[in-house]
Amino acid sequence: MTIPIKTIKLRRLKMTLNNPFTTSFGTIKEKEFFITEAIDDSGNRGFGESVAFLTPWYTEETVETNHHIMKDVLIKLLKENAIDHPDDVSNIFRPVKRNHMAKAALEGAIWDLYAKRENITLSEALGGTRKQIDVGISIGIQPTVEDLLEKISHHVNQGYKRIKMKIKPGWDYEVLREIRNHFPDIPLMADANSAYTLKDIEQLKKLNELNLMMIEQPLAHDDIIDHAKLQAAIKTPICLDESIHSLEDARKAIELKSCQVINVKIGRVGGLTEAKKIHDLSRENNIDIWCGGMLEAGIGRAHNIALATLPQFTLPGDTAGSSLYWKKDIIQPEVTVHDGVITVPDKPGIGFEIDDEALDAFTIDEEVFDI
Ligand SMILES: O=C(O)CCC(=O)c1ccccc1C(=O)O
Ligand SMILES: [Mg+2]
Repeated sequence: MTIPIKTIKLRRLKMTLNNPFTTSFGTIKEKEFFITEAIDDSGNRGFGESVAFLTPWYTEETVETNHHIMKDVLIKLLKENAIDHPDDVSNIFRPVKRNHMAKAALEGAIWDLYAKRENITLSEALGGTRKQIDVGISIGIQPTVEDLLEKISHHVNQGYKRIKMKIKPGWDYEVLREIRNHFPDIPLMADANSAYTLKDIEQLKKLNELNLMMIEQPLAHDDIIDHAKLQAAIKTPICLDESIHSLEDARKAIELKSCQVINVKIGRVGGLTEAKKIHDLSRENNIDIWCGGMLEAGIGRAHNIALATLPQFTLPGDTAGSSLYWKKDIIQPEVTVHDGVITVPDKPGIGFEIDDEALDAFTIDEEVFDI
């Protein structure tokens, strides 16, 4: 049966992070993003969240390109095509090249609406099985090693299941070795956000002795060839983030042995349907996967939780508790983590209520489209 979508709403929100987040590519203090809403003829509301940043540092997409592509391209396709199941959306969007975060933001609202209409959780709609998910935390580059040590010990005490720290040339081996000396047994990994090239191979080999769970995206954002060469030369498992935009990218990276682990981000791969396909391929090939994060507000966080209930999400993801990012989140209750575990909500759809008052307070622009 066709999902009778009547209206799509785009709200542009502006929220300030509790702490600026620094990676090898720059610092993020403030987030602007879109909350998408798909409303059916009975008034059921499905929600999605766009994850691009204001500058194209992580991938080429930005808040502005997300807006343009949703408003001028994708919403028109939703008007012209009937949707029986949320898996149809990625096919309807297929003629549009890339712009994965824009596609995922709209597809996500339709997945939530679908699950609510079926009276099932988004996790169930996706084929998820876990009732609880393990999570870790991603810590940005800090002003000093002491600051980093303090942060890590705080989060280890909170029970987070894995510590990821950002690295770049000049903030890598020595800092990681110091962390390892203080915390000999914690599950520890490093994310370089493409800060290295094969010329740095000797420096990257030094990490072998630190018993890291993995190194995330050491080389170029668009590379899988050099990553295969690097993986053959180092012991630390490579996890790809920026390089994987689709099922096809994942297939090629697995075939070339460019990585042993994949960080799956719904926005980067163009939505939940594509994320599920990467999950299934990873399962067939025994590739460990985990759900990445984009400093999301509550709606994006809720989508990540639902995805991470699928069985091949064998490693703790980056979906930390709301209060680490925001003074006030836009969902009720906010996402909380106890001993490194999130209990998956059992209400229909994303399973969290929308805090409409908070949503309004953070909204800086709103547009409504008839479908
Ligand atoms: O806490 C999170 O949401 C993930 C933080 C993170 O590592 C990250 C944040 C912004 C951009 C890219 C990345 C990344 O995973 O590379
Ligand atoms: Mg990353």
